[in-house]
Amino acid sequence: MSDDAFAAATAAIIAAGQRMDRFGWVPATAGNISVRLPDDAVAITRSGGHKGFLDVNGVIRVDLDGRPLRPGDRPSAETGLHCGIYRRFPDAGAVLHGHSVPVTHLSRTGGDSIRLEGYELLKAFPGLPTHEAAIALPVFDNDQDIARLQSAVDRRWDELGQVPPGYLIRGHGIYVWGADMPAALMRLEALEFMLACELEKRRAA
Ligand SMILES: CSCCC(=O)C(=O)COP(=O)(O)O
Ligand SMILES: [Zn+2]
Repeated sequence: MSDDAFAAATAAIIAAGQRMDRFGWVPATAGNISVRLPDDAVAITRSGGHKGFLDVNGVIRVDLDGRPLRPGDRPSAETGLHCGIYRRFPDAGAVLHGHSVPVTHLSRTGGDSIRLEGYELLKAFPGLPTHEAAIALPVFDNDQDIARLQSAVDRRWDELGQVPPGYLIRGHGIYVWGADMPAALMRLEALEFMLACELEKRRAA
């Protein structure tokens, strides 16, 4: 496996963690970040560290089933959700998970999806040429059993005709992915902006 690809992925993950931290999306040790590597491998954050202060030792390699390539390494506790995205979406090159205030609050207000409509920023997503479009972000009940949670996510993808740009886990956080790290960050920023607006709207109502 190419060390260059792993080094580039590690640099992208460290920079993404710093950016997410600047926005307050990875408090304490929350969040995790990954990049797809050649040969069915994934570079992912180690479990338990602060994602705003990552260094090269904070990123390790796993296979597409989430098994560490180096025995003894402890990848993110949510590695199974990252691998689920890479297995389901061959175009996914990077995955981001954060715990922002809007995501955490809105995901707790009930319902199995959050509708976003009328936002100019919807045009940030492929296939949405106008602000008149709408998306429904799925919300899954939180589960400490990550394999069971991933099964619930897979079941929803099987039911849905069109896959949304991300999903929420109730009282927990958000998952987004993109073709590469810039694309994943752009999706996350667009969703976080619109969810922050939704939170303001509900506060004002
Ligand atoms: C203190 S956050 C609880 C775990 C979590 O939800 C998370 O995103 C971070 O877990 P990791 O194992 O990836 O550090
Ligand atoms: Zn989490």
